[in-house]
Amino acid sequence: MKKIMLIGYGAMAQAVIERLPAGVALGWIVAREPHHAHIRNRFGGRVTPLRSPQACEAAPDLVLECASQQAVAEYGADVLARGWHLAVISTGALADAALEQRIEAARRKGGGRLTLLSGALAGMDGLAAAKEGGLERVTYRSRKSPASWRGSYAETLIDLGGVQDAQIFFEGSAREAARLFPANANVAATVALGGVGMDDTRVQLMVDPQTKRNTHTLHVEGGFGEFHLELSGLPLASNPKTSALAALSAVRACRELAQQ
Ligand SMILES: NC(=O)C1=CN([C@@H]2O[C@H](COP(=O)(O)OP(=O)(O)OC[C@H]3O[C@@H](n4cnc5c(N)ncnc54)[C@H](O)[C@@H]3O)[C@@H](O)[C@H]2O)C=CC1
Ligand SMILES: O=C([O-])CC(=O)C(=O)O
Repeated sequence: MKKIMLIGYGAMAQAVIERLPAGVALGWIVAREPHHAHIRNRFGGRVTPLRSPQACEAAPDLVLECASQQAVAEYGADVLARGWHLAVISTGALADAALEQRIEAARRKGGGRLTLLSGALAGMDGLAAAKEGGLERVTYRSRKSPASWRGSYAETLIDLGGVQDAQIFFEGSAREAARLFPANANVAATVALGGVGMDDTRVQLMVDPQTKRNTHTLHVEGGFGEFHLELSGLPLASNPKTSALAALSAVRACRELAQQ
C-alpha cells in the first residue's frame, strides 16, 4: 500500500480524497490549524493532521500539493531536500524566479522528485513534443464566469457584476498572470514551463457572464506546424475558480503511484 501526504484541505483536496484509487492510502494532511479537529473526527487515527510536512516522522511515497502557491513557497524546497516526491498543482509559484531556483537547488541536493501536474488543461504532451522542433509562439487564454474571478485581482480591473458580454480584462506574460492571479492562472505557468517560458508565453484572461465553464484555449506555432486546443471544463461545485480536471490530474498522479 502506498501512502501519500496531501497539502491543503480545500475543494481540490476533497475531490482527490473522494477518488483515491485502490492501493493508495492517505497518511497525512498538511492543513491550517482550524481544519485539524475535522480531519481527526473524519479519519480517526488513520490520517494525521500536520502543521507542515517537516512534522512528519515517516517518508510518504508522494506529497501532493493541492493548496496554494504560498504552500509551494513554504514547503516545496524542504520536501524535495528530504528526497521525497512532490507533485505540484500550484505551478504558478515557479513564476517567482528566486523560488524556482531554491526548489531546483533543493531537488538536486536532496534527490527528491518534482512533478508538475497537468492541471486544468490538456495537451502538455503535444506541447513538449512540439518544443523539440522549435516553438515560435504560444498563446494561452482562460475564459471563466464572473463568479470564478470573484475575490481575485480581476476585481480591480473590471466590474465583474456589471459585465454584459465576454471581455478580455488582462493581457500579459505567463509570469505576470501567475503572480497576479494565484488561484486562477496556474495553467498559464504550466504552459510556460512546458513551452517558451514565463516571459514569452502570451496570456489573455477573459470574463464571460454567459458561461458556467472554465474554458482554456492553447494556440501553439512552431517548426512542427500549428495546433489549437480548446478545453471547456466544469468547475468544482465547491470552488468555481478550480476546474474538476485539475483535481482529476492529481488523482491520476495517485493512480500512477499505485501502479509503480
Ligand atoms: N494547475 C492547475 O490547473 C490549477 C491549480 N490550482 C491551484 O490549486 C490550489 C487549490 O485549489 P482549491 O482546493 O480549489 O482551493 P481552495 O481555496 O478550495 O483550498 C485551498 C486549501 O489549501 C489550504 N492552504 C493554502 N495554503 C496553505 C498552506 N500554506 N498550508 C496549509 N494549507 C494551505 C487552504 O487553507 C485551503 O484549505 C489553488 O489555490 C491553485 O493554486 C487550482 C486550479 C487549477
Ligand atoms: O482550474 C482552472 O480552471 C484553472 C485555474 O484555476 C488555474 O490555472 O489556477
